[in-house]
Amino acid sequence: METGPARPSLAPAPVPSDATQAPRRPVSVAIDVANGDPERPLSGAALVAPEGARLDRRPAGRRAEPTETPADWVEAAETGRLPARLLTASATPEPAAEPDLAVAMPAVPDHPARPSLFIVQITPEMAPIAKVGGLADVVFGLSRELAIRGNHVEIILPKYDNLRYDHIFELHEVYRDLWVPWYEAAIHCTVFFGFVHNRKCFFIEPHSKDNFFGRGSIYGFPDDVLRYAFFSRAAIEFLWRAGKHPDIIHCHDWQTALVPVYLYEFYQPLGMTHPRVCLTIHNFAHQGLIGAELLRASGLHRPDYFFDYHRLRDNRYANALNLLKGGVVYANFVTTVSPRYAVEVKDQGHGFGLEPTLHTHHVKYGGVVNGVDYDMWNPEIDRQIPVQYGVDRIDGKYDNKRALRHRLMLADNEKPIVAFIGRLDPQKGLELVRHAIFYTLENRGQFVLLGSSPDPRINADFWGLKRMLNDSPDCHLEIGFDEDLSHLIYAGADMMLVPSRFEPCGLTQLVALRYGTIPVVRAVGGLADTVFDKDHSSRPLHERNGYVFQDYDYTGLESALGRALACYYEYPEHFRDLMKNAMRSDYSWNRPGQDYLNIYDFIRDR
Ligand SMILES: Nc1ncnc2c1ncn2[C@@H]1O[C@H](COP(=O)(O)OP(=O)(O)O[C@H]2O[C@H](CO)[C@@H](O)[C@H](O)[C@H]2O)[C@@H](O)[C@H]1O
Repeated sequence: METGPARPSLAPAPVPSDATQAPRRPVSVAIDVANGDPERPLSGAALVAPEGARLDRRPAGRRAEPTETPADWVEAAETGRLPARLLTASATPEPAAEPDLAVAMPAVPDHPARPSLFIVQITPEMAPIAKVGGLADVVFGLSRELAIRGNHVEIILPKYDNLRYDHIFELHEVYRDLWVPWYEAAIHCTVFFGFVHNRKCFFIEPHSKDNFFGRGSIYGFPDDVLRYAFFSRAAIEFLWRAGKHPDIIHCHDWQTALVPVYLYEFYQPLGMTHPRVCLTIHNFAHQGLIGAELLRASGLHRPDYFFDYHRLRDNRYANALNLLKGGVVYANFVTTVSPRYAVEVKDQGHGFGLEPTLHTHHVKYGGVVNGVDYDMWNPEIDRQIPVQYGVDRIDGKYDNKRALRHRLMLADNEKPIVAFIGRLDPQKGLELVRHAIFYTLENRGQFVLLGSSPDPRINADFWGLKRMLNDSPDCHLEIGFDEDLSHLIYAGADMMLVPSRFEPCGLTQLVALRYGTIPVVRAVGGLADTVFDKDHSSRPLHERNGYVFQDYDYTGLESALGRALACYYEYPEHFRDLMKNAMRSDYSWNRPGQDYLNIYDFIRDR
């Protein structure tokens, strides 16, 4: 039975002493040993792989790290334990029509005898009890996948006053007097436990005049960064006080990015040497910037040390600390939610200032495409739609289309329904969404939109649009958040539009695929990794599942949406084949669950 190398007694020092310091142990697995010269640019040609490994080619021109030696490369390959596919250093493909991002990986064999892990997810959101965006769905789906693979999974959340308590079972107090250090004193907290669809969840409730989580909504307050800096501290203080020593702490986004900082600065010296931290970044646009007050609040004194560019100091604003940057520096592994986005962020200017930090830490950085929870999002068993259907009984979809029209008072005609579901955020390509509404209506289609924004100006714009189109029998804009309605739209629409400016992964296209609703997407981030154009793709025909455009402009959008509408009318049998391809695409948590376990194994051994 393989148990892996012995655990080191202390976690590796997470902070490099200077920006150029390479890791002690190289983790690249794309290997060029033909020449044996570490200074020679890696050509991406001659690769030596461990048996059974599937490695991609190293991007041409990538230079070896100063401390990497051929022997190191061989060693890394021989261990065969590295999730190379997850490392962007080896994830850039040759320019190709489609980025499989070549995702060279994994060599990391499935471990039939992998010991079960104790994994704690620390998160600001989880569906369905506290959901603002896709992060909530990811925590919900990944937790279950890890649990059904035999691991013990617990989740720690803030006890918001607006949690969906109807989804929490057996909620009860489990830790009454948790005192969490804050400024020069401590805040008294109570910890509750409850089951959310069988997931084991702890909820932290602070009692202080700040009323951190009793404000009626999850985000949108001037002290948001302090609120989550506090939550992160409270979560790890709880683990410590409760004597929990998870193998892995998995945190999410800037809100919980301080967890590894606290772990290595405060709790490891106290003896909490066991856990390793994986940080998943769902969106680099939000990083949690704050001034020096954070240091006093959180107990991270020593401004010279923390206000340092190698630790928490923001790369762009010299007076700001950056929580997400701290997470990248201190976590044992950092993922983002698709390989393409991982590359875009690190190398193509989409890192919102974090590019140099990601370069410094590239050896512990990579992308894993999100999964979809097919227990929740599956037309064969979905009780929130009137008629269940599947790839072998696809006609049921048309009953849902009728039901959707009925619910939204749309005309019952021969037209296809194009839908958009999402946060009304500039990220989502709102100019193109707006244009698509008119384009669809002019081209014999119907349009349905479900979305909302915390920004009142954006909401007002869409309300204006809604009033303008109010009399159209072919258009309905629903401004608000409505999960029930979203199920019916996924089931009843023919096409799902995702014209994002940038998209770390995107869940709407993945859910749409499952419901046989053809995605029309822009080729960015996770959209490019998951949707393959019907007419212009290097993929085999049976893997093509949607329409893709490149340029963020009206012409680009029309090139894809126009083809989708034309196919619907002129080649209905082709459109139906495309629907079947879409429904057969597997974007369950199966593969990403395995990827995360590989990452966990990888960091546990270091
Ligand atoms: N008004 C509404 N009513 C009902 N349901 C609604 C809704 N608006 C959105 N939803 C639902 O919320 C989810 C949003 O998923 P996205 O991938 O768009 O996430 P988001 O951009 O928030 O998050 C970030 O994190 C996720 C997860 O990692 C990444 O996929 C994404 O690219 C990144 O921007 C979908 O399941 C959608 O159906």
